[in-house]
Amino acid sequence: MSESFTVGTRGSALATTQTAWAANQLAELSGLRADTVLVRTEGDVVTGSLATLGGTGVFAAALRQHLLDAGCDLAVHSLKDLPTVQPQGLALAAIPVREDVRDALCARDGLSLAQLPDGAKIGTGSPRRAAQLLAHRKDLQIVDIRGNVPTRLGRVKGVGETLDDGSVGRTVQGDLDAVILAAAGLHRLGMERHITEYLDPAIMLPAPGQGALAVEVRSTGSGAPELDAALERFDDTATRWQVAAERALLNTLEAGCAAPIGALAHFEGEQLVLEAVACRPDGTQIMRQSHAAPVSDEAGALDVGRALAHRMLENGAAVIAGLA
Ligand SMILES: NCc1[nH]cc(CCC(=O)O)c1CC(=O)O
Repeated sequence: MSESFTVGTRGSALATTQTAWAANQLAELSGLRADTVLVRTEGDVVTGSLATLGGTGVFAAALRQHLLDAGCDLAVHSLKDLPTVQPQGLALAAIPVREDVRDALCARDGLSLAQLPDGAKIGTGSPRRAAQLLAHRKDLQIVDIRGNVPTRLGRVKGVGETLDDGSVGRTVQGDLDAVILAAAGLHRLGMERHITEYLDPAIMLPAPGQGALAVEVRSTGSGAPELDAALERFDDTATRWQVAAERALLNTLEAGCAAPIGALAHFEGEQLVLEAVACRPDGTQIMRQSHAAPVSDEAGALDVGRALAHRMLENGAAVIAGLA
């Protein structure tokens, strides 16, 4: 590699959009040309429920193999889809500034969560989102849905009909009152007009790593000093430490990205504050706790995540969340 580098991406609209963004940023920072390489992954093909997939990196595995095989120089992932154990031979070279971390309600007729009628049908394939919604409003009817962001959005009454930009590929007759999606994905896709409420993390804690991207490289480096330097500048330390705490919590709980676990870290001065929730999937039991400590390196952030996880385990989090 000399004048250019290649970036592997999954084929979904969200993946190609966020990969193009990261590739352009890295091209600008390095002065090199970026080319993207499309890689078909298992997660794009499987159509079963997310809850039954096990959630151990189905989205990332093929892309990672392609990177290991030197089919590309870099791979861009949604961090929340990556298993918490880093595979041999690969490193997360850059975690850029995080997008909006919140989950978003996309409801018919501009409705907010409080305005949804009794028994409204809400689509989500995420046990974490389902449990926290039910804990807040037990009357809601959760419908297990899957598919990429535009497909899920198209299930909302009155929305599918308006997605005429080709992203759904066909006109959809909406059958749900609302769906819950990550605000970050909707923002990146330019679909924020469908958000009717940003869910307060006090009600809905996001998935560990939500809203963050990870640029992965072979552990031997990218092969170009300009690109290695660009990756270092693209990395955001605050984001890296926040997601380190969230993912250490998930790892210590021995849970995956499909577990009913939410976590969100933020800085208050030097203090890294981590909030986490472990839910019974039906929302009838919710354990929500927080832990804060001053943090000045990544090891300190990992400690915050582990400490909170250990306390939650002592209090029965594994049983509540069905991890035991
Ligand atoms: N599991 C799919 C996935 N992976 C990342 C995002 C959104 C973007 C992000 O959280 O960074 C989504 C869609 C969603 O949850 O709505």
